[in-house]
Amino acid sequence: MSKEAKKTDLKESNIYIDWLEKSINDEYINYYNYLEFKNLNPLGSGSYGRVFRANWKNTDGIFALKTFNNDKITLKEIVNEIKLHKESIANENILRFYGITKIETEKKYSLVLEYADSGTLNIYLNLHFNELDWNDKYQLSLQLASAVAFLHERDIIHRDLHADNVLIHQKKIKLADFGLSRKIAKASSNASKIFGVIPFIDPKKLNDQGYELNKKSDVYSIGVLLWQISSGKQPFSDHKYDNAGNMNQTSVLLCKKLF
Ligand SMILES: Nc1ncnc2c1ncn2[C@@H]1O[C@H](COP(=O)(O)OP(=O)(O)OP(=O)(O)O)[C@@H](O)[C@H]1O
Repeated sequence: MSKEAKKTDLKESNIYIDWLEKSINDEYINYYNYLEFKNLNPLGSGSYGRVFRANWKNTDGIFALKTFNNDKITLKEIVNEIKLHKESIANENILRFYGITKIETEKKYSLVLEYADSGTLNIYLNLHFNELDWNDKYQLSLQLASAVAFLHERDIIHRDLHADNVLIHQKKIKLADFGLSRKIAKASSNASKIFGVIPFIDPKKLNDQGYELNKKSDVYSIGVLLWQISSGKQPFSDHKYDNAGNMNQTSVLLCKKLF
């Protein structure tokens, strides 16, 4: 990256940081003092950064802290996501956004989010599929469909529905990461993660890069998720698209097209 491009990037990042700081000062976003979080335990990591489970002060209250990098693309999506969270009224099947915290010494922010005790839908189905009866599967499906319907009624398109963006808490669906654009996936360095998302993407997008993902694309992704919930299997698991070691030519072309 040229010196000039770096300068522009920094300038744009600062605009988003200023927005975050102003929103905290204006109390549009709740601010949590980082030093008040105790017992931090890593839960996983994604393209944003790392996710930790933490207690608030010395209480039983548990939150998920999602750290994020201060680069322009991530900050833009974070600001977008916060605005969407603030716009849409709380829904019990959408992961709650509580506010923001900052590690002062590193000038690094984290989202303070609802903690989902069973992790992602992928993990949950891997561990508990055999315990689920048809009513449990129906409830999960209904909750997932109503969470997305709730977003669509507010003209919010998720665009990134897959089994790692759906979390489970107390056997209930908690939809996460809504409003993220493809740019976040673009930023991901984890090839197997990107491949794992392909089965959930509207096939029209796979055939036409210029195709804009829309509400129907979300409905397609829900269809695949419902198939996964009812069967307990990974969608299209007999296709070699998600294993970097076994990529076939079609997969490589597909990914080049998409990302
Ligand atoms: N609110 C939460 N409660 C419990 N666990 C969580 C929560 N958020 C994330 N996790 C865990 O942390 C992992 C990483 O989450 P993160 O959202 O950063 O990445 P991702 O969605 O898997 O990937 P990407 O951001 O690249 O789409 C998840 O796979 C999940 O296991």
